[in-house]
Amino acid sequence: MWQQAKKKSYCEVKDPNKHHPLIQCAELILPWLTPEELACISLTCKTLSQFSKNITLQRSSDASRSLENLPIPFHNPVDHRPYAFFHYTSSQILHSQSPQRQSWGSSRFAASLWPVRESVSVCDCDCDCEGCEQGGASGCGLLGLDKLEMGIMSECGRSCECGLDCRNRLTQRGLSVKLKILRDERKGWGLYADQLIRRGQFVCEYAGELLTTKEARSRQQIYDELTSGGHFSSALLVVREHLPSGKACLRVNIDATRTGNVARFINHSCDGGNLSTMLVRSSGALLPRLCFFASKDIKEGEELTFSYGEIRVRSKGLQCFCGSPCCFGILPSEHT
Ligand SMILES: C[S@@+](CC[C@H](N)C(=O)[O-])C[C@H]1O[C@@H](n2cnc3c(N)ncnc32)[C@H](O)[C@@H]1O
Repeated sequence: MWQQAKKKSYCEVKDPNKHHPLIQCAELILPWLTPEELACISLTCKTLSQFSKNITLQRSSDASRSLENLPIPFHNPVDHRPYAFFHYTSSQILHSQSPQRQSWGSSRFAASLWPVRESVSVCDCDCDCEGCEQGGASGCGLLGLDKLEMGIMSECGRSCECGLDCRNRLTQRGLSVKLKILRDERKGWGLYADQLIRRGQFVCEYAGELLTTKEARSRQQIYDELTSGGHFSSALLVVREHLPSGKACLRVNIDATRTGNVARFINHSCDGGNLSTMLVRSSGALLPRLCFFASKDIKEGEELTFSYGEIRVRSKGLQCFCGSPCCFGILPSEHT
């Protein structure tokens, strides 16, 4: 798709306005526009219409805006929507760091230049921290079933001396499996495997804006209203970590609705799906990260799903279309 977009060079378009200063800067400006702004500007002249088409092609070819190791394309066999618009972040960010605008669809395409780091089989770092000695993952870079079931793991981090090649940093090297985003008539966009993924393999982190509970509650109210009007999907996840005392619980609110990563497209399945969630604590980091690992072997083309929870506080919640034999009929919902 990107190749196609490139072939039709901007200069090839015949338009008497093409030397206008605004059009000369279009390649710099247009990638920052929202789809609505792009649609408006594309009505003005042939050249800008062609620019807009090229940007749309690039946006559809990589949801990550080249911020991941691998491009994550959108495919829509259902309707005319070429992609879903949101700002991309590959890691947790503070609410205040969320971009107002983000370039997406510029002529740069860095993803293919970044090497995809395969799982590291030997830890040759000099770090003598406990985590490194025990190793977070097995030699082949897969998590064992015992670890997957625990739902919590620790990794080396900022306060260790090792680097990203340390095998105890399995979730810190970005995407290493091919994924794609597909539109379903009833569930909207969903995340799919674009290659075989082995049980225990790291898939992705749930990245987005870190919110205070107050902000999370106020956003959830807005999202609920928008959702009841239809055509809106929110991706606000509340993670609760029970502390060893058993008396307190650490709450982390991650909102991937406006700014998030590929995990915002993972749909719910009442049978637990094929992904396990793990709370990953890295040494030196205050907050844990939520990461997804394959809980079984996942075939190429299979949808990636997990359970959003067991609680359904809204009896008139959204209808669930997970299709599993134990489907509850409505999606889980909690008091935020
Ligand atoms: C985190 S988003 C997942 C991506 C979403 N499908 C989209 O198009 O952006 C959560 C939303 O997806 C939809 N969804 C997720 N799982 C679903 C399911 N099993 N059945 C129906 N809709 C589902 C609901 O609208 C839900 O609020």
